[in-house]
Amino acid sequence: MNDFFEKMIQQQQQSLPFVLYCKPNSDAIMGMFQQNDNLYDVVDFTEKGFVFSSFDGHKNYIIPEEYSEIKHFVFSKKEVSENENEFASPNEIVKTNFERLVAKGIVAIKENEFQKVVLSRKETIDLVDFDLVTTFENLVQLYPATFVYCFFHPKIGIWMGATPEQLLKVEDNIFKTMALAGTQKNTGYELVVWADKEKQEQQFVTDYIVSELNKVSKSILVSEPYSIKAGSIWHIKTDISGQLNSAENLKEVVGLLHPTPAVCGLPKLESKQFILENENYDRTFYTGYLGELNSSSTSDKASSDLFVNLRCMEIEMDLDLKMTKANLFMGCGITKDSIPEKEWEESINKSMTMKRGL
Ligand SMILES: C=C(O[C@H]1C=CC=C(C(=O)O)[C@@H]1O)C(=O)O
Repeated sequence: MNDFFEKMIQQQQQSLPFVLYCKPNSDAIMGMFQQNDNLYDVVDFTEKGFVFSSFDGHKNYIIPEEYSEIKHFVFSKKEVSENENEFASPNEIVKTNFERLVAKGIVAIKENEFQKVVLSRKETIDLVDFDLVTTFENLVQLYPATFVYCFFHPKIGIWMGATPEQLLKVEDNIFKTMALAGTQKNTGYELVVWADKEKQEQQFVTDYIVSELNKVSKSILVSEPYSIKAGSIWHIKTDISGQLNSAENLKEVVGLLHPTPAVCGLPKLESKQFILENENYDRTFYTGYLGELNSSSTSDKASSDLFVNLRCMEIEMDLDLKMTKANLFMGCGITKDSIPEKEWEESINKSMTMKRGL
């Protein structure tokens, strides 16, 4: 094993926080190794480091640059064998419960409580011969177009994932973001046809992001929606970029965007309330955001590069510190035209992103 991964294991054995990450289409893995075990809060978004924030917005932590050793490692592409372990399928009760939740969401939409809501579930699987480094490397190799990460803090736990969704990238006052929603399974054809339900689900996200960013931007450019592959599923994506009125209002800009209707719903407050009252579990960091905040580790200029925490899992340790379980998180955008059983299938397809890497 190389020094870089040795350092990661050492850090975890000493209960010291770290994060490893690889940006989309990059061949470099960045590592930040915190030198103490403090849990630092993000207060005003002028901090520098790697943020890890929860869906509900109450937990905003950072691995600060100033207390971390920063290393990077350039890797080469290699074939990885996808996991062939059959994980036990979720039972009928889990399926029925999720479909009931979706049906309840559809009723609320039809009663005009909101227009869209993203409903999710957590699936716990047993891990056999789990190895953190191998799983991280698998995710990096399998999903080169995503943001792949492995985060550890002794006061939070271990999280890892491969997310296709950028929340916000800002350098000076130039920003880039995306509206990503709508899902279908990859069947091997490059010509992807979208139904109105998915087009509308994604258009809600574009419209919301553009209207929020209009409040703080001088100019905004919006691409046509197009299909994009993330692992074995397709999404609809719109690129959104422009110039902010001022570069200093990062806290405000993130606050306007998070959580977008790609992970929460529309309107934001009503759909969020429905999620908190009905999902029956705490999302914690799933559908939160993570990434570089005012970082100067990859260029001379400080820039922020934040992603939405999707296609992710939390690794649980037993009393002997053996990693024995993984909690996988999957959500689906619900509109008036959703069909509960199809949303269930979609959640199964999304869970494969993590299962393949294990
Ligand atoms: C909420 C998730 O995905 C979002 C991003 C892309 C497509 C989505 C969808 O089709 O529902 C979701 O909005 C998830 O993967 O857990």
